[in-house]
Amino acid sequence: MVKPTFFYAANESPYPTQSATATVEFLVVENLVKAFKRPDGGHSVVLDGIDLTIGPDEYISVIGHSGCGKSTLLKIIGGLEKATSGSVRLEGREIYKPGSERMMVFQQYALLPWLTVRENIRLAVDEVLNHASAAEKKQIVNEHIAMVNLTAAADKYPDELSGGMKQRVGIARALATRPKLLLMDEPFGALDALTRGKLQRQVLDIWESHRQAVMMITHDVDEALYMSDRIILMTNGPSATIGEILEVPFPHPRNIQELRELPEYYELRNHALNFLDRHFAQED
Ligand SMILES: Nc1ncnc2c1ncn2[C@@H]1O[C@H](COP(=O)(O)OP(=O)(O)OP(=O)(O)O)[C@@H](O)[C@H]1O
Repeated sequence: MVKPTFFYAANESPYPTQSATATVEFLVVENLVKAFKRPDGGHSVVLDGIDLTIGPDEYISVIGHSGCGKSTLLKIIGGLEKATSGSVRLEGREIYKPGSERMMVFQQYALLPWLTVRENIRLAVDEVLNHASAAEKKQIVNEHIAMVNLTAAADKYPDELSGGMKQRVGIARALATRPKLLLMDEPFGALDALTRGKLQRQVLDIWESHRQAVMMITHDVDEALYMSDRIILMTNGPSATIGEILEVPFPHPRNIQELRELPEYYELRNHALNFLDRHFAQED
C-alpha cells in the first residue's frame, strides 16, 4: 500500500481512497453492503461497498461522523448483524454468526452485576476455553486481572467499581478468552481524560506484548494516532464507505509525549481532521 510522504500537494494525496491490502490477509471484508428496512417499507443503505483487509496483528481504528455506520460494520464483523450483500472472511472462512475467535468490548461495560470481577471474567473463560483445566482457567483469569491492574478489586461487584475499572474488566474479560480479533466500540468513550489516557496505555502495553488483530471505533483522532497502525476514515452516511486509509508509521512501543514532538504526527492529525471537516461540511 502507498506510504504517506507527509508532504504533498492538496490534490496529490498519497492516501488510498477505497481499499487497503494488509501484507497478510487475516480479515477480508469485500464489497460489504448493509441496508436496514424502514418503517415505510423502503430500505436505508447504511454501508455501501466496504473493502478492507486486516493483518493478524494489526491495530486498526475506524473514525467517522456519528451515524455513518461504524458500529454496524463492527457488529457485522462480530457476527451480531448480517450483511445485506458482500462478504466478511476470517482466515478464509465466511463470518455469519458470533464466534469465540472474535470478542467485542462496548462503550457501556456489559458486565453481569451479580458476579464479581473474577467471576465475570471466569464465566467468559469457562464458555470459550472449555478444554482448559480448572487450574489453567484460574491462572488465565488471575493473569488477566493482573494485566489490567485489578488484583485488589478481584472480588468486588461491578457497582462497587468506577467506570474506568468496569471498562478494564470488560477488556480483561475479552482478552482472557484469547480471541484472534478484538472488536472495540468506543472503549474509552465514557471515561474522563485521565482515566482514558491510563487505560489507552494499558491496552497498548498488553497489545504490544501479545499482538493480535484489533479493530477499534473511536471519535478521537489523537487516540487513533497513538494506538493504531492504520486509521480507516469513513465517509458520511447514508451509503457510507471508506473514504481514506491513513497509515500511521510510528514504531511500537509508542510514547505519547514523543509522538507529540513529531511534525509527522501533526501532518496526519490535520489530514484526518480536515477529512472529517470536509465530510461534515458536505452533509450540511
Ligand atoms: N437495527 C437497526 N435498524 C435500523 N436502523 C439501524 C439499526 N442499527 C443502526 N441503524 C441505523 O444505521 C445508521 C448507522 O448506525 P451506527 O450505529 O452503525 O452508526 P455509528 O457510526 O456507529 O454512529 P455513532 O458514532 O453515533 O455511534 C444510523 O442511521 C442508524 O440509525
